[in-house]
Amino acid sequence: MNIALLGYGKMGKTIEKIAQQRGHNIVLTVDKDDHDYDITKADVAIDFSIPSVAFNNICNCFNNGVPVVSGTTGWLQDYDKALALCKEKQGAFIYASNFSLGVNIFFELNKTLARMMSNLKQYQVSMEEIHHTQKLDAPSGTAITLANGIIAEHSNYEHWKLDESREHTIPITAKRIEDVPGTHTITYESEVDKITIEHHAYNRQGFALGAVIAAEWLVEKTGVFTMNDVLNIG
Ligand SMILES: NC(=O)C1=CN([C@@H]2O[C@H](COP(=O)(O)OP(=O)(O)OC[C@H]3O[C@@H](n4cnc5c(N)ncnc54)[C@H](O)[C@@H]3O)[C@@H](O)[C@H]2O)C=CC1
Ligand SMILES: O=C(O)C1=N[C@H](C(=O)O)C[C@H](O)C1
Repeated sequence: MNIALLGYGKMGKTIEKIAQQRGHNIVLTVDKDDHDYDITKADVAIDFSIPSVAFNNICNCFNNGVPVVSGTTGWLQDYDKALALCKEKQGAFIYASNFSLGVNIFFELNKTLARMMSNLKQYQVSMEEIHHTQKLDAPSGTAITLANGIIAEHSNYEHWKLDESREHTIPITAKRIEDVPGTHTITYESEVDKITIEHHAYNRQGFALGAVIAAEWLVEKTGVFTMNDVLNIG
């Protein structure tokens, strides 16, 4: 498979290694100073760039008939517009706030736990995410997906909010510590005990492998998909 990497930073470089190990060719790498490039030489594009450019990168793929996998977080205000263009151009698209197998299992565990806790009003939920200091967005995309999972399953929660505790609101704390690839912790606390579930990434390889597997899965398809489709879970 011929792959274009849109964003050649920490994730782009990790994806390159894993894609090559799986027998793929990186035919194009695009970073901040690359403007004139031919995306059509790729069978599929993988976007791990920055929040302010991801939507344009994705639209460029749809406009040129190239399937696209995006892991960039912090651009979801434009997600519905991306879906509309994908439909209009009969494109192929997968976005995931987190491509790792472990986190996608954690997403399901989170929803199951929220469903079980829904009638137990003595427990208050809170969330913490920890990432490296170069991260541009907060809270993380993964934390937002987790919060939306709780909101969908728990009758007491309707919103999430960074650094703020309010009624019917999940408080999220975002910490930035050098070199942390990504840790997400959900806690339900009562006056007598607490229940905690946590996903701790040791490095970026799980995210990168998931993105390459998603690209392999997407390449001959048309439509909008999620990692639940790719991994057949959920
Ligand atoms: N969904 C997932 O599984 C994961 C998502 N991420 C997300 O992926 C994104 C990238 O993460 P990292 O690689 O760690 O960041 P990074 O900062 O190391 O890399 C981003 C790269 O994008 C480049 N860039 C800037 N403008 C560009 C443009 N117009 N076109 C293409 N590239 C451009 C930057 O120069 C930089 O090299 C972030 O939004 C992060 O939150 C990160 C890890 C896993
Ligand atoms: O910026 C990162 O590094 C990560 N970003 C994603 C997010 O915002 O959830 C996924 C992962 O946690 C690493």
